[in-house]
Amino acid sequence: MDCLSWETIGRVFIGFMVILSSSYSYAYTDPRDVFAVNSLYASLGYPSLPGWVPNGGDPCSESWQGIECVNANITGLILNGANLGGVLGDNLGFFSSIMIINLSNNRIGGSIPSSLPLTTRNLFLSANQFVGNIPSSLSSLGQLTDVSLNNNLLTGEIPDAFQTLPSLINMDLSDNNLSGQLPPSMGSLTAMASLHMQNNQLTGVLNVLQDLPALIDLNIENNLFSGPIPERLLTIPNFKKDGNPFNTTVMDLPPPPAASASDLPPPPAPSGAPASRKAPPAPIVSAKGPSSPARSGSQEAKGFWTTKKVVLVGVAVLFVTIALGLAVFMLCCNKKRHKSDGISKMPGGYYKGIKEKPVIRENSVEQKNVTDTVNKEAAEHSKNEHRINIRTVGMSKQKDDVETDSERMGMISRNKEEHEMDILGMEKVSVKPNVLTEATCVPPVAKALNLPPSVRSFTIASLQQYTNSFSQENFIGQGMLGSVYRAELPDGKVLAVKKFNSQALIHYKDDQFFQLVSSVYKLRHANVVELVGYCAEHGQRLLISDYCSNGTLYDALHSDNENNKRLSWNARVRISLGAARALEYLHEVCQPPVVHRNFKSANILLDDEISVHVADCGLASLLSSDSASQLPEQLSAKGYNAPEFEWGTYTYQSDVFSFGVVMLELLTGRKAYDRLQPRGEQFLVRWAIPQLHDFDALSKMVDPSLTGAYPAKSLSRYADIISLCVQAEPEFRPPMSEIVQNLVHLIQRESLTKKSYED
Ligand SMILES: Nc1ncnc2c1ncn2[C@@H]1O[C@H](COP(=O)(O)OP(=O)(O)OP(=O)(O)O)[C@@H](O)[C@H]1O
Repeated sequence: MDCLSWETIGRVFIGFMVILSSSYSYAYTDPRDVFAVNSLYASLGYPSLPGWVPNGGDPCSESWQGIECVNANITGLILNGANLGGVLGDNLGFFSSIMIINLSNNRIGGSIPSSLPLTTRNLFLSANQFVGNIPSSLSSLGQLTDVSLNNNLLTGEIPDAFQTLPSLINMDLSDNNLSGQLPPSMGSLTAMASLHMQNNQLTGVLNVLQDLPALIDLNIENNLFSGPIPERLLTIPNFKKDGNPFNTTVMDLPPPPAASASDLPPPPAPSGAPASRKAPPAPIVSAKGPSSPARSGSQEAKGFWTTKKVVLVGVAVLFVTIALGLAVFMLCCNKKRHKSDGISKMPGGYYKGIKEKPVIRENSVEQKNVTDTVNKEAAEHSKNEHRINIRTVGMSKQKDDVETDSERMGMISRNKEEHEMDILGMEKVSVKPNVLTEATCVPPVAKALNLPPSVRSFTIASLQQYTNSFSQENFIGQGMLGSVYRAELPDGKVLAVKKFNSQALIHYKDDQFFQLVSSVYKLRHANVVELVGYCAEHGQRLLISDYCSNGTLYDALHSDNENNKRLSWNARVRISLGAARALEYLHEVCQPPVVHRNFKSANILLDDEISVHVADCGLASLLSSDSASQLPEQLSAKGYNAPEFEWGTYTYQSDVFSFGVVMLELLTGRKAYDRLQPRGEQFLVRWAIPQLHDFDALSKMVDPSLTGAYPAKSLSRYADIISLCVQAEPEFRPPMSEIVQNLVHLIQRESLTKKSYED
């Protein structure tokens, strides 16, 4: 038995003795927790914390500052920004039930202990003075969803500890001195949505990240990663990669038409400079060598200048691209005005060649990232602390310095692009709107960002005309992100225009907005609302979609008009199937998969034939807690959220839960949350679940407006599907493809053709 084991046994023994002795004190708080918190207090050097005592005590009944309890167990330790020093000590592992540890923004030093509580879900240790390695014992925290270790002094390699962390959604390791390659087990982080590793010394390639299905926010800036960049990573909506010596790109621009590297003077090479899009041919190119970007020969000096040339050529390519794009755009607009067919052809190979995104500019402002989003409506005791913690990301001086450099680079191109947008915007205002219905003339910035050629760019002027100046008569509804208007084009086509409110996209720069447009535009399915185009002009952002003439399922079920009566049992089952197919497409067909995050009856639109079109697909990243707060109930997702949402977790299975709630709405005709109902019945799912398996109770739950016109077997099978979807444990909920199959079988098996159940 090695000495580590003896040490462990010793600690367990001491803990056991302490637990035994404290069990005689009749304290309410679990003795293991008292022991752990006493030990921590000693390790931190007995700082002044209201309520805390050095020995014993009863943290749960005495309300120690920063201690959260459920009954007799400590579930949270929230002491961020409390000016704590000292170290964490070795007894954190004695906490029996703790879920949230938030000690960010302190001065705690020493190493991160290897003994961490196995029940931890949120571990926030950012902005401290931790040294040494990230402990590999992280692997034992099987319930971990969020971890932030950024802004510390951590060194060594990231441990290969992620195989056993399937629930990990957000991880921030930025602003440390981590080195080495990414460990293979990172490839198992299937729930990972946001990963920040910027400002470290990490090396190697990014291949382990390429198959993470949920990843929508990746920052690896200012490391030593080398190329090629896996193609899949380039589709991540928020991918920041500047300041790495990527020596190869997967997708290249056509060779620059002018200016060879040797003709140009060596440019300054700021740290964090944007990654070059294509290196000019070098005499000897190492295809794989991670630390030899475009290096020729063995002469260091020559390699140095060559690197500078690569950067310079990259910048030159960017400007040439913008200039060419501008020229093409002008040509395009000119043709549009003068040719009767109104459609001008883009020079064939030019845009086709641009597959890689151009330089993504640094955004030093904290983004509306998924971490904010997934923590929406998190348990009240952790909500604010969590957000505060996330807002500390990247606040170190060092990072600011780096960003200032790259920002300077970025601002040059940004100002130029904005200027162009302004000019183009002014010019486009004068274009007659009916031309826009026939032709697409995408601004160069959007084009360079690889927007599909068929996506339409609308001007504010044209949209004003189509919506009668966004008049009240054309106003359809208000959502969390903005207002929706009906727009009628000169050819009679009707579209829906979503005008984002100023806060919804406040952190989105143009390129990020275009990236969003591009990813939403690619969602094409019979049951998904199709994006037609966008407008990004004069600081306004709008999305233009197909119009669904029959309102929302929410209105059909819950408004007082006649629609409710129109929804027969058959129609309800068909609507369920259409909505299920939409989610099946998003979850299981789209690559990368798309989580809806806001699935509810108000986002299920119906057309003339009562076919389903699910709205707001691909907009999950915009749903911040800020924009979602203080909304009337019918606008928020209250009543639809899965239990895990309380802990800041949101996955595909959470969409499945929300889908089950919508099915319940269809079955009962009740709202997902209705404060006018008696207590105990306000949350539909809580009220309904216990009754789903009792046929008598089930029959009483059915929407009275159906007046009994439903087949009993169909009802009971429908209830069985609901039961599967609304299970508390996310992993027990079936995938959407299984639900689709179940609904198809239900329709096939039951005599749905019976006249009495038809609409
Ligand atoms: N494509 C569309 N066709 C017809 N009506 C639409 C369309 N898109 C939205 N609407 C209407 O506009 C309203 C507002 O839509 P919006 O998506 O902004 O908010 P919401 O779905 O009600 O709430 P949330 O912001 O939570 O998604 C909807 O309730 C719906 O009535």
